[in-house]
Amino acid sequence: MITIDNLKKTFGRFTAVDGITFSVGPGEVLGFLGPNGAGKSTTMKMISGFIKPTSGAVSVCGHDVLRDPVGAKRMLGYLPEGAPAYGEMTPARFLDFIADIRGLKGDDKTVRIQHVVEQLALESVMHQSIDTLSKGFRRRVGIAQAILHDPAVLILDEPTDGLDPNQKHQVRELIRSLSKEKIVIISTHILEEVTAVCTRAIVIAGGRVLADASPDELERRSRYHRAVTMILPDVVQDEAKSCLGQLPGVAGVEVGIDQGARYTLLPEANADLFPAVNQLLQEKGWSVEELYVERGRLDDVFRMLTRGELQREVA
Ligand SMILES: Nc1ncnc2c1ncn2[C@@H]1O[C@H](COP(=O)(O)OP(=O)(O)OP(=O)(O)O)[C@@H](O)[C@H]1O
Repeated sequence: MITIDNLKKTFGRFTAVDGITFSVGPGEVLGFLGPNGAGKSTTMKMISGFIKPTSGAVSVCGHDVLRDPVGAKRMLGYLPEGAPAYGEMTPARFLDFIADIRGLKGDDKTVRIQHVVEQLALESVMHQSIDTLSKGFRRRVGIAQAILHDPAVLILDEPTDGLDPNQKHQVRELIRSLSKEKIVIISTHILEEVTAVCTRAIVIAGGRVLADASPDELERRSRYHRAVTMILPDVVQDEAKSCLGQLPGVAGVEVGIDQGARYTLLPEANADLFPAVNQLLQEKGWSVEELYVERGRLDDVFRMLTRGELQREVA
């Protein structure tokens, strides 16, 4: 369990983290979301013992980060933003060095290094200096060092930053597989990553928690939750807009350009628009290219939360 209690960090007069409180348990993948400068990296640095909080407390699996820093660090693996490493070293030398620091020895050390090299597909670059590696490989070396000692807690600051789509997919799979018995905290700007790997999301801005919920719950707060979207290729736009807008329960119609026109019907609270839309489409005999009910849009919720348009959940 990680427990964070009223954590604050100021730099001079500037408050980067302003009283954050939450706890995370095994099996949870917590996604930190927030605009640039929200305080995500600063919070992660305090959890991992990289910088000291101005006030507040962090406990990692029962070890207080300030009073028992070695005990806390033993429990966690940390991938800092940008994954700094010793650039002149090769991944082989770097992982050997990290294994020594982590106290791995003998067969155990050899097996763990081999395991992470396979997991992160690093074989082809093991003897090339880290400075000369592509951004994606440097990131993967950073992830490898974070998981080398098989820690109970993983703190990964933007783990998929700089990776190509295949590598992003692989790293998300890896996080999902690791997360079964571990606590994982990741920060990300990529909203699809939250739905892909996180069981829970904390939205922060200005150093404060604005929302703490599962990705599903956040999507439900979007005005697009249960919206009905369709593409009508051959219908006169004014007619479609007018007919769709008059259906019961429709709060608004958004029109976008697609292969024809894409119409999104926003529902009034709790309205189920689908049956009425279906009936209208049949009566009119309009051809339909796509038709679906939306789950909600995380980007919409993120914008509304960070602009203060949705009520904050945490005071
Ligand atoms: N050492 C420091 N000295 C002064 N200000 C700092 C320091 N570290 C961070 N900050 C400031 O604290 C704020 C929060 O920074 P932080 O890196 O935690 O944000 P972030 O949410 O991780 O942003 P990003 O998404 O851009 O990485 C920013 O305004 C940043 O400039």
